[in-house]
Amino acid sequence: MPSYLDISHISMDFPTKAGPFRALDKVDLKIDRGEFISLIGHSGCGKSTVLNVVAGLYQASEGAVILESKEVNQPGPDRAVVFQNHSLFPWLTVYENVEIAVKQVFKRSKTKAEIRDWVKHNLELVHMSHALHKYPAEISGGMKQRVGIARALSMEPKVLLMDEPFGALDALTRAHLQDALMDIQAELNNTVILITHDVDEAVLLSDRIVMMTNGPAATVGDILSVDLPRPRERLSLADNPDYNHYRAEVLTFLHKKQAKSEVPPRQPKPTESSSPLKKVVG
Ligand SMILES: Nc1ncnc2c1ncn2[C@@H]1O[C@H](COP(=O)(O)OP(=O)(O)OP(=O)(O)O)[C@@H](O)[C@H]1O
Repeated sequence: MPSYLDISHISMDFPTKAGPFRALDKVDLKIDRGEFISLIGHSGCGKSTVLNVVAGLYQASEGAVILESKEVNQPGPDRAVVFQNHSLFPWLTVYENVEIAVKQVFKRSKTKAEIRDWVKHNLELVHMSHALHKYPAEISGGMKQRVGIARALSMEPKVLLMDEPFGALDALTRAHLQDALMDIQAELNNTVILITHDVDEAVLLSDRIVMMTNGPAATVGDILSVDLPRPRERLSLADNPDYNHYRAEVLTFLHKKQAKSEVPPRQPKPTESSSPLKKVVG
């Protein structure tokens, strides 16, 4: 049976002034419906590039992304992206920021009342019902990320793509949002790809952790299945030998097998015209 999401041997060559730069080389990953996958690897190895190809923002040089038997080659609401820095419209309220996405997807299939209920429901999921009429400038960074997650969820995407969604937050807010995400996940069973640099976050949240080799020509180095029962509770996991084993596996991969010193300097970003970035969404 074909997998739900098939990232099939994708390679990515970026045009640069010095010639093509191979960022990814034959990244191959099959993801089941409802799976929570983390991508981890050293800075610059190509995690965002993988995500951008799945989002349809980048076109892979080789290989294909197949979602439910259909090739993906442009952005669409079936793959919602949550970025590290929230991407809310500053002139719209919290409610309106979610409403705009809901209207984009459900304008024809939901009535006005249904749209209103759906917007409110998604903001309830992330505990933001108290701030429906506030503007982004009036809420904290963690709250903005919650709204971004609500907006992504409200589109009922087939795949939720998260590029270091909690990276800019303090440790406590981050922990709260991780817990919120696990609760939402338990309820909705989304298919999620999360990029993170945080080993604890990866082990806590994931069904599988995909560890990428260093670039250039990065690829999947190892995949770790995290067989910890759910619901997961961060405090009790701290003393759980299995949790610590998974943690150690990822740390060993990152620090021994893929030591940072092996990483060559980053390649320069190309000029806008040569970028494969097709369209910025979110
Ligand atoms: N548009 C581009 N043109 C040229 N090179 C690029 C472009 N985008 C990314 N790269 C290069 O491709 C490689 C992978 O970049 P990418 O941003 O995917 O890494 P990453 O693992 O997400 O990094 P980080 O963890 O620091 O966010 C890097 O060497 C980067 O410099």
